[in-house]
Amino acid sequence: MEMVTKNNSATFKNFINNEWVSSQSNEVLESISPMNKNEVVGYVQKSTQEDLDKAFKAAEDAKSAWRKIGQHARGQFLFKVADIIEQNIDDIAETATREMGKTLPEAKGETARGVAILRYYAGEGMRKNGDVIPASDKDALMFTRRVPAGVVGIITPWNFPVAIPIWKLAPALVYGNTVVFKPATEASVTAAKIIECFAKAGLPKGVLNFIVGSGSVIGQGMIEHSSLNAITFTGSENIGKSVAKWAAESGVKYQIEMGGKNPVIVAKDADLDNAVEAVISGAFRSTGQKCTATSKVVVESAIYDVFKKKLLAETEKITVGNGLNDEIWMGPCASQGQFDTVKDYIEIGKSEGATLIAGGEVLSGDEFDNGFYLTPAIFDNVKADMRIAQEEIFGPVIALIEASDVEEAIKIANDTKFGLSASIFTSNIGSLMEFIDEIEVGLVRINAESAGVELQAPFGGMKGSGYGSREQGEAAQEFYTEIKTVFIKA
Ligand SMILES: NC(=O)C1=CN([C@@H]2O[C@H](COP(=O)(O)OP(=O)(O)OC[C@H]3O[C@@H](n4cnc5c(N)ncnc54)[C@H](OP(=O)(O)O)[C@@H]3O)[C@@H](O)[C@H]2O)C=CC1
Ligand SMILES: O=C(O)CCC(=O)C(=O)O
Repeated sequence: MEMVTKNNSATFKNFINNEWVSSQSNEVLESISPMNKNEVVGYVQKSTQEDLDKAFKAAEDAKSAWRKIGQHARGQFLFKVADIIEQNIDDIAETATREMGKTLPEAKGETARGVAILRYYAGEGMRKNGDVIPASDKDALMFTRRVPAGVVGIITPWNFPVAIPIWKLAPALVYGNTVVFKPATEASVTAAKIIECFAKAGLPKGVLNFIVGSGSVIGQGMIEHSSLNAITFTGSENIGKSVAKWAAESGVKYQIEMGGKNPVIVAKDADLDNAVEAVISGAFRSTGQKCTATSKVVVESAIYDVFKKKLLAETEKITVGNGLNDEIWMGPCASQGQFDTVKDYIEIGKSEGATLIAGGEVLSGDEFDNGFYLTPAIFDNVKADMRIAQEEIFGPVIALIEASDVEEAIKIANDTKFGLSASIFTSNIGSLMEFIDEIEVGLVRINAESAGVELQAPFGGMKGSGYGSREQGEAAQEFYTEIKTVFIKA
């Protein structure tokens, strides 16, 4: 399905009704590497409304047969997809690194996680899809049956180019939905490689349709499409809110996962070495481009200086560069847009009166000049109401804030419109119990970093971090199915 064109880069087609097809526009978009903006990772289709209509028609036509094939048989397809992705793990991971910049070990870990997610949902094929509930009439049988939502639209971001598409596709398919999937343009070559694995597993025609194109045409066109029954979105706050608004107006089910401003509290009784390691990993892995990334660190006054010293010492050891090289720990920002945003926030932090005590420098010289590289940044003297302590930066930037005690630290941690993930480092059971009670987030982490999710557990946030039911684990069933309550009188 791929052809080699200019610059020896391949062109990837859309996958509609089980055929690899070019867009009606006859135009392609290029996906470039953030490690070197002159390197084209691949060309993808610049799709049109007409292409989108074909994708929806295919999904609509396939709906009934896919539902009737049964949950068990659908699960078996996912086992096959998992095996095929596992066989192609090196190629997929390397593509992800070249396309969005995270290091190769991270990309491999993410692809392996994709395989595990597929196997989890393949197993769902053999688990219950309803409950028997006692009826008030002793001669009646009452039960629920979960049925597919219908045609599901999937819109994904670029920051987890493998795991996020899979944690939406796998439950959508096993619970009997057909799909129209639009990946982030900046991660569309990686997405195409994943779809190739689904295609090789021999899914029936029209069950999974893959279409690449701009957010404003294909994303927006998807939300407005009359055949859409449910939409799941992960991405920015602005677009997420607009997707939710459109969906609510047209009576379409929606699940929206947006950003975070994830705090880590370090209490005076914490194991400081563990806390430092977790803060570095949570804040700087994937160049800080995770919705669960650590971005403000609230430290009790009694240990503020010693923690800061240890954090600075470890941050200095971080190697930045091309994530395909073994010795590199942190890659570039994923795009020019992300790079510019992070640079802007570094300036905003300084102008607000915070002190930049590490990093935040753009790297230059041969291997860096054409990439989006900067060093991991730490701000000291941050006040809780500064923009760098309130807004999602989505880059390798830590705001350090001092608190007099755990109670004040929790107040500062909660002082944000977001509510995705939060951690506390403490050995005091009273502090950790208070944290569990008081913290306003969907993912509560004790003595563990703010990022990193378990595929078998519910994932999602409170407050401005998302709308709709949770993703992953068995919670995903809530979004991808409707419930029929059946009452049978003998
Ligand atoms: N929660 C998370 O995991 C993520 C959060 N973010 C946050 O968002 C910021 C900006 O990132 P960005 O990539 O621009 O995020 P976007 O929200 O723009 O992109 C996410 C997805 O939505 C699509 N999209 C764009 N416009 C529309 C539209 N009008 N209707 C429907 N879909 C649309 C995009 O397509 P296309 O790629 O073609 O534009 C992409 O597939 C980041 O700095 C970060 O703060 C970003 C990524 C992930
Ligand atoms: O922390 C993780 O592993 C997942 C993060 C995530 O879902 C995201 O950044 O979109």
